[in-house]
Amino acid sequence: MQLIINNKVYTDNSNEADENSVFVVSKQNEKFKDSAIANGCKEIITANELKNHLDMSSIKVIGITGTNGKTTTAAAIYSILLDLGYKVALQGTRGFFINDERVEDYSLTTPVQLGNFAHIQQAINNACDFFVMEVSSHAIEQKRIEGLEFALKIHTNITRDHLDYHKTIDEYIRVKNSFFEDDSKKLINKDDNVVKYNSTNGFAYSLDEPSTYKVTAYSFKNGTHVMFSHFGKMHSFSSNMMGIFNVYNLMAAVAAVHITTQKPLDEICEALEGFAGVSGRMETVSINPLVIVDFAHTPDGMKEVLQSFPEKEIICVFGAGGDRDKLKRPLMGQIAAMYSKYIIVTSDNPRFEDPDLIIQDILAGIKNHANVQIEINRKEAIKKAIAMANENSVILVLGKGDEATQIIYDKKFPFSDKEEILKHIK
Ligand SMILES: CC(=O)N[C@H]1[C@@H](OP(=O)(O)OP(=O)(O)OC[C@H]2O[C@@H](n3ccc(=O)[nH]c3=O)[C@H](O)[C@@H]2O)O[C@H](CO)[C@@H](O)[C@@H]1O[C@H](C)C(=O)N[C@@H](C)C(=O)N[C@H](CCC(=O)O)C(=O)O
Ligand SMILES: Nc1ncnc2c1ncn2[C@@H]1O[C@H](COP(=O)(O)OP(=O)(O)OP(=O)(O)O)[C@@H](O)[C@H]1O
Ligand SMILES: N[C@H](CCC[C@H](N)C(=O)O)C(=O)O
Ligand SMILES: [Mg+2]
Repeated sequence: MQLIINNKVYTDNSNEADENSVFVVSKQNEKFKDSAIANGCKEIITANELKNHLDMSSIKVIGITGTNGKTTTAAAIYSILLDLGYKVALQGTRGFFINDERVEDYSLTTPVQLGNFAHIQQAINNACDFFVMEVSSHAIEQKRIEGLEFALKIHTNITRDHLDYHKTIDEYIRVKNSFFEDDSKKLINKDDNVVKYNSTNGFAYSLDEPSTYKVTAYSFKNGTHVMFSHFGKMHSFSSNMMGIFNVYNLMAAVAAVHITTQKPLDEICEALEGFAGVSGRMETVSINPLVIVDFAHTPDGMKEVLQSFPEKEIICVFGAGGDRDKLKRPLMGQIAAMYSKYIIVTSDNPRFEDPDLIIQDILAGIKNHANVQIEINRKEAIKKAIAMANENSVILVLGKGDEATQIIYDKKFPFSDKEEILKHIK
């Protein structure tokens, strides 16, 4: 990866390093430092020193981490700030955006360090006031965010994900909590009892525990309506987004904008009304039959979505990604069986794993297979779900959200849950 600052080339790859470039030594590439020197590189800085080479004083960086809710909360913050008239950049799972323009398609939820600095530089060049970014657990562990000063760090929740990479849940939690160790301003979900954080400059939001931004009531009649108190004063906001988990995401977004702009809360709540949600996150693709696409691909994410339709007969279509955490698969099966009337287990992104074996891992968590179908072809699985729906059904197609491909081995085949659904809606 290369970055040009004041006509000087900065690289994190020894193969690109030479007498004219600066080699930025990170946790990821320190083993290649000698080969950079062997290639003639004379100027070597540490990843943490990079911040002294790019003036970032004109932009406020807001970082969001957590197992689920990062993309949704980041998008809500981005939408509110834009509505309030600020210039904003958004970086995350769905790509890189500047002031409502998609500048780059999906790459990594959190790019490597030089990638983050390149995007921040681009945002500064576009006079952005804010840089809103998702911070993945991989990024924290690999120190991709080294050198970034955060105006606010936000915690959504910590449950489980990426255990294929972090190996144990304790390590995963340790990595996530390490993001909140310093004195930066931070906004913590007080209802999450796993998170540990440095309380200096700490703010909190919650539905149950006492907190700075405390939801006092909410209703889902004709949309979502939320009342919350802030130092005893009552405020409210509404949204067309569904689910209690989105009450958390939206409360976090309102609180984050308040902390970083000091704008009146009622003005921020009004701006939130313009947020239409994130494609592939609780997205209603068809009303009759009711078909919803969602990105839930962890046990907790699935539970939150499945719990949102108590009065419907759920037909749940889902699989699990290959080359990802295997232990979550039976837990996903167990949770789907707890809430669904019918289940169709199918493929997600198998990558280099055998899709049949992934499905077996999921089935291992389901005791009663009476209402369970196996359909390895995701297109067929969606078609079958639509054919079996009635007016009391809700079809939940989970795990891929707005992904535009299905990854088989290392090939990306065009595939969209939404397009497959619309093919079969009369
Ligand atoms: C599993 C994983 O995270 N791998 C990351 C890791 O790969 P790696 O350790 O093999 O890296 P590498 O190719 O050896 O390079 C390491 C460093 O050495 C340097 N290098 C390398 C070779 C050399 O000869 N000289 C040299 O200097 C490279 O420039 C780089 O700086 O380091 C690379 C560079 O820093 C990352 O690009 C790569 O992310 C890969 C592409 C990836 O797919 N990561 C996924 C799993 C990921 O990060 N996902 C998260 C969460 C997704 C989500 O839940 O939404 C994300 O943030 O997207
Ligand atoms: N606050 C939340 N708590 C639990 N589940 C949530 C929450 N917000 C969203 N979800 C569920 O998790 C899924 C992923 O949401 P989102 O894409 O916002 O999370 P993310 O943290 O960006 O995920 P990833 O790390 O995979 O990019 C949603 O589709 C929904 O099912
Ligand atoms: N972008 C994330 C989530 C992918 C979710 C699911 N579609 C899968 O393939 O596991 C990742 O690469 O882990
Ligand atoms: Mg995301």
